[in-house]
Amino acid sequence: MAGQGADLTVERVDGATILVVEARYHSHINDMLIEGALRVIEEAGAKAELVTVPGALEIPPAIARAEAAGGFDAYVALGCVIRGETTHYELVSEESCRGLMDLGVRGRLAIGNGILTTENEQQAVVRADPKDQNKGGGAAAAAIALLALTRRLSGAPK
Ligand SMILES: Nc1c(NC[C@H](O)[C@H](O)[C@H](O)CO)[nH]c(=O)[nH]c1=O
Ligand SMILES: CC(=O)[C@@H](O)COP(=O)(O)O
Repeated sequence: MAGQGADLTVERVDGATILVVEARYHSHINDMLIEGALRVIEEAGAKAELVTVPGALEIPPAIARAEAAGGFDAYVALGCVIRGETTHYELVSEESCRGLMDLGVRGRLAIGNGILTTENEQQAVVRADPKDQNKGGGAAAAAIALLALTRRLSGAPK
């Protein structure tokens, strides 16, 4: 179904630097997720940096390491997990999500989760396409919303 998804109206977060961590596992899907995310980050007045990891399981550890190395204002996780024949799908989708939630709640990082978990490639394309569900843009908008909230709560000028 087209037109579903997050509201992509974002507050401006001028001067922010946002790390986009993308897993190359399904590279053509990820190219679309990246396109959508970078556009939203630019529209919010922020700068993006991009790093690539092999698969969705490496995204939370990569964010943890980036934070330990000095940190970014917010993070966007982009990847795609497509169901195969074994239980691997459940492990990769649940553990990558759990890792991000851990970093977001316990680590208090502003993270947008754009890791697709789908039954097949067709579902992934519809969700990744910036002209369709644009989940990459949605994940960037979520990270920016959390960053804007952080700034507001800490009394920082907008
Ligand atoms: N099957 C998918 C994976 N699997 C790879 C893991 O994420 C990981 O890279 C590997 O287990 C080595 O630690 N990753 C995806 O992003 N998407 C998949 O569909
Ligand atoms: C994440 C996956 O499900 C996948 O690519 C692995 O497929 P399989 O379960 O057939 O090994």
